[in-house]
Amino acid sequence: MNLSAGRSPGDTSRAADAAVRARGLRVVRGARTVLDDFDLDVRQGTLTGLLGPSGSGKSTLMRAIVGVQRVAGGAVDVLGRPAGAKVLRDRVGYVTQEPAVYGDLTIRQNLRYFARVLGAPRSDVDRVIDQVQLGSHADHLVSRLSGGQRSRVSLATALLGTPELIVLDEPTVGLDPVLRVELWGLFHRIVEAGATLLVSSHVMDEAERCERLVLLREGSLLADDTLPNLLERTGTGDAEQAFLKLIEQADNGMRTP
Ligand SMILES: Nc1ncnc2c1ncn2[C@@H]1O[C@H](COP(=O)(O)OP(=O)(O)OP(=O)(O)O)[C@@H](O)[C@H]1O
Repeated sequence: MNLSAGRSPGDTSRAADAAVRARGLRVVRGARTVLDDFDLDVRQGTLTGLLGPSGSGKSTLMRAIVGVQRVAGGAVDVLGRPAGAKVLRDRVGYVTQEPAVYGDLTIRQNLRYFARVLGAPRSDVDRVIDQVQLGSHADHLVSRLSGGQRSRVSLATALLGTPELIVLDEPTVGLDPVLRVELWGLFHRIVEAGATLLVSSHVMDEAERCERLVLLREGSLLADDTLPNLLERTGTGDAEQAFLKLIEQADNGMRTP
């Protein structure tokens, strides 16, 4: 896997200041080009929402950022290093859409196991359990937990080792509104503690919880801005309307000779 193909020697922008920096990224999955000539910058210390409809390429982009996606061209740097570099292993946390914890182990057993795999200190286990507010359930089997609690266990695994960048793929999908609000509160606390968080969602009303929004549509970057700026630019009142307006503007732009 070569994530650094196509890097221009004359490219002197400050990669080290960015949590994520993609240039000319191209990803082909099956017969489909999912991302093509895609650029992205995510500043360190921000809570960035990656929003877009189902199939727009959010998971693919996240996979490229954490270094598990074969790329056909371009470069992705994470914390100043090529995505997937060995030195990033304990500096980047990633939670996929599918729950990645064992149902037949307790929360504490799961986290001890993942701490060992990741080489994180054993003392991290209690810290991350407290961080996701599951202390009173630490010795419960994961299979007996609610969906929201299970999501928090997955999130806890990504917090082991105190990663600087945490990438969460649709962490709130299927959760009720109360749990969603709770999780977003937790995300903000993680960022306040110094991490950079990239969170994907296809629920537009989650946009207002993000400091910065990256809007994707069919593998293209539609916008990378704050919600207030997007509302002002599009003359709309909410993220969904702004997104629709941006699509309209992009389509009109494409039709203009
Ligand atoms: N393993 C695969 N093989 C071939 N094509 C794939 C594969 N995984 C995803 N795709 C295609 O890549 C495109 C982008 O998928 P991706 O999962 O990145 O989108 P997404 O925005 O994360 O969607 P969702 O919100 O539904 O998770 C889709 O057209 C999808 O069909």
